[in-house]
Amino acid sequence: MKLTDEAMRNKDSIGDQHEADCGEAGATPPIVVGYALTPKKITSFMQPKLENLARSKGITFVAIDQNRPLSDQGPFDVVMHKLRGTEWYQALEDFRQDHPEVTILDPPESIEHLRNRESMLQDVDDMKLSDSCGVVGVPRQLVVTADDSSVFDVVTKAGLNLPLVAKPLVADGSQKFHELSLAYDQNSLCELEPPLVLQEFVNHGGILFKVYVVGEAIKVVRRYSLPNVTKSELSKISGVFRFPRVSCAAASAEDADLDPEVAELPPQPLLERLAKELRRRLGLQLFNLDIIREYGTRDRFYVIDINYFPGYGKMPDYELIFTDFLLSFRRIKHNKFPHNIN
Ligand SMILES: O=P(O)(O)O[C@@H]1[C@@H](OP(=O)(O)O)[C@H](OP(=O)(O)O)[C@H](O)[C@H](OP(=O)(O)O)[C@H]1OP(=O)(O)O
Ligand SMILES: Nc1ncnc2c1ncn2[C@@H]1O[C@H](COP(=O)(O)OP(=O)(O)O)[C@@H](O)[C@H]1O
Ligand SMILES: [Mg+2]
Ligand SMILES: [Mg+2]
Repeated sequence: MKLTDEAMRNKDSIGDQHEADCGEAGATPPIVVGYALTPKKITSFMQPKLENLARSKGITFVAIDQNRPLSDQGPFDVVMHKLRGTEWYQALEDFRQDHPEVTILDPPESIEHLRNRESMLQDVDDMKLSDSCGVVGVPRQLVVTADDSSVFDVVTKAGLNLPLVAKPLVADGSQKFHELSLAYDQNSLCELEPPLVLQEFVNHGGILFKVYVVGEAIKVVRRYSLPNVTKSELSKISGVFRFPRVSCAAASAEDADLDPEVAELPPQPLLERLAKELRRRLGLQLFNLDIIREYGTRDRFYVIDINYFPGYGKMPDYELIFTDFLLSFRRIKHNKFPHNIN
C-alpha cells in the first residue's frame, strides 16, 4: 500500500488518539472508517451514540472531503458511501485500484442496480425462494416507457390485475422517485407519466416489514402501509390517486395493537436465507427490504422495495450492529491465518 505523506501523518495521529482513548498502546489496532454521505444522511446516521460506542471499540470515523484526492485522506480500512455521480464513482474506482486492501461499502455498480425498480427486484424473482417457512416473490409488474403508445394496451396484454401501484422507474436523487400512485381502473392509466413500473397491489393488512441488512446481521421492524382494497371498493372507485410516503419512520407500528395474524413477523430462518442470498447476488452489505405478507395467508411474502444504505439511524440497536459489523473488517485484516490457531 502506498501512503502519501499526508496520509502517513493522519495514520500516526489516529493511532495516538486511539491509544489515548483505550489506554493500552497497541492492544487493539484502530480501524478507520471514511464516510462520504449526504448532509441529511450524516445527521441521521452519525449520531453521538454511534460515535461514542465506536470510539470505545477503537473505530474512528473520518468525513471524506470529496474535493480532495481520497489517497491523501485516511488511511482508511473501510470506506462507506452513499453519494452518486460519475466523478465520485471514478474517484472511488481509482482509489480501489491503488488500495485493494481497503473495503469499499459498497461497489458503485451494485448500488446502481438498485436505482431502477425493475432491476432492483430481479434477483428476488430469480431466486424463487420457497421452503417450509414460506414463499418469497415479487408482485407481478411491468415497465412502461415513453415509447409505449398505449399503457392500456400494455397492461391488458400483460393481464395485470387492478389495482396497480405506479412507481417512477429510476431514482434521480429527487423526492419524485417516492411519488407513487394507486390506479383503480385501466382507462386512467394514461394520466401517468412514464417511465414507470406498474405493480400489482397486494392486500397485506396495512402492515409492512422493513428488514434491515448490515452484513450478516438483520433487524426487522413493522411500519404502517396502505390498507387493503376490497373488491367492492375496486368496483366503485375509478381514477389514479397519488399517495404520500405511507411507510416512513413516523409510521412505526411497533407499539400498535394489531391483528396478530397481520403483525406476526416473517419467520427468521426465511429472512436469513433471503438476506444471505441477496447479499451474494446483489454484491451489497448495506440495504433494507420492504416486505409484505399477502393478506389471509401465513407464509406468502412479497418484496416490494430494496433501498441502499437506508435510514439506519432509525433501526433499533443500530450503533451495536454497525460497530460489530465494522469490527469484522478488523478481524479479517489482522487474522491472516484464521485456521492456524496454534
Ligand atoms: O430519509 P430517511 O432517513 O428516512 O431514509 C430514507 C429511507 O427511509 P426509511 O429508512 O426506509 O424510513 C427510504 O426508504 P423507502 O424508500 O421509504 O422505503 C430510502 O432508503 C431513502 O433513500 P433514497 O431516497 O431511496 O435514496 C432514504 O433516504 P436517504 O436518507 O438515504 O436520503
Ligand atoms: N405492490 C404493492 N402492494 C401493496 N402496497 C404497496 C406495493 N408497492 C408499494 N406499496 C406501498 O407503497 C409504499 C411505497 O412503495 P415502495 O415501493 O416501498 O416505494 P419507496 O421506494 O418510495 O419506499 C410501501 O411502503 C407500501 O405501503
Ligand atoms: Mg419503500
Ligand atoms: Mg425505496
